[in-house]
Amino acid sequence: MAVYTDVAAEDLAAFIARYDIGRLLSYKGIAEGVENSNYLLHAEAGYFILTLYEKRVAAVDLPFFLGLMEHLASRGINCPQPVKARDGDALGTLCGRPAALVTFLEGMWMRKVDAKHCAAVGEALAKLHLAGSDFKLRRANALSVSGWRPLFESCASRVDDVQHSMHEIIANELDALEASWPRGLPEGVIHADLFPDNVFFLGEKLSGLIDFYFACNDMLAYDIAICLNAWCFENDFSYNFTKGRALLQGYARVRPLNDAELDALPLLARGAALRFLLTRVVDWLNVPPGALVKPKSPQEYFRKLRFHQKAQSVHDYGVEARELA
Ligand SMILES: Nc1ncnc2c1ncn2[C@@H]1O[C@H](COP(=O)(O)OP(=O)(O)OP(=O)(O)O)[C@@H](O)[C@H]1O
Ligand SMILES: N[C@@H](CCO)C(=O)O
Repeated sequence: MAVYTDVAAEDLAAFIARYDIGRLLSYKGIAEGVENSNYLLHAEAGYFILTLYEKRVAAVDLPFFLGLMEHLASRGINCPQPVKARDGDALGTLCGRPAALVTFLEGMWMRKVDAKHCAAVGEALAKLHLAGSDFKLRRANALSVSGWRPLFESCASRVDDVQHSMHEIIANELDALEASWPRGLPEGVIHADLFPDNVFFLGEKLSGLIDFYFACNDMLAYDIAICLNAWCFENDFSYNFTKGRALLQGYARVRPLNDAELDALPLLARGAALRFLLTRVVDWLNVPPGALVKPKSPQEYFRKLRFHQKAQSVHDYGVEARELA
């Protein structure tokens, strides 16, 4: 999260007067993250997270996100819960933005990831996929293959300012992925942004998942590809086979993969790398003046994309297909 919208204390006090959480005692902006404005609130009833939805979150999608968090919790997934105002509404408006309060989740995200964390994430992702299978609302993935070209076109003239030759490599990759993007794989609700900063641990135990604001319906294996990108590379951008194997095996212990999913994994990983490369390039080139946000590195995802372009099969991710089926 980040802070794009400054909230004055009197506006916030008026906003929370609609809820049964007592008076506001204190609040502060959370500098982490890049998508929405987030505040940690201390009210008489305890701690809460206030989110003001910014640029990439459409108000029309909020019932999907908030409903999903409730649905997943009812199926045993530990995630923040929307707090309802006295009129029963979980969604309000603050400083002209859609806004919601969610419960505070105990735990810390792992700054230093090891293979045990990766195994736990793989397992949690598979459980999330199973728990989401009977969620009734639907939301298409706006950041899947058909969304990438418009993103690229919005920044194409300046892409080479980020890194030399990036324009040509992204253009070629886009052509290749549009022509060969997998179809017909098992689909369901995916998290679509399950990065280390969205997974909390208490000690060594995974304690909960946050940030469902990219969740949507898409191929389940695409979510695995996102996690491989986010969890299994080192700071020097080299792929860590031990972590990759742990994550994939952790997932498959809960939900085994079918042959088509296994075959598609390298392509899905390329797509996932391109998706985050593109949003990071756009964000890098368009930091709003005065915003409390640190844009994330596009180069990181450029390097990851180059790795996946060389991969031929799951073997190149440190595991054999038979171990995941
Ligand atoms: N329900 C919660 N309970 C406790 N802490 C939270 C909660 N929601 C958010 N946070 C804190 O705020 C930080 C940023 O939240 P989040 O990742 O949702 O923001 P974002 O802007 O959507 O970020 P991202 O860049 O991951 O998309 C988290 O790393 C965590 O420290
Ligand atoms: N998790 C994303 C930011 C939120 O979309 C990234 O690391 O680029």
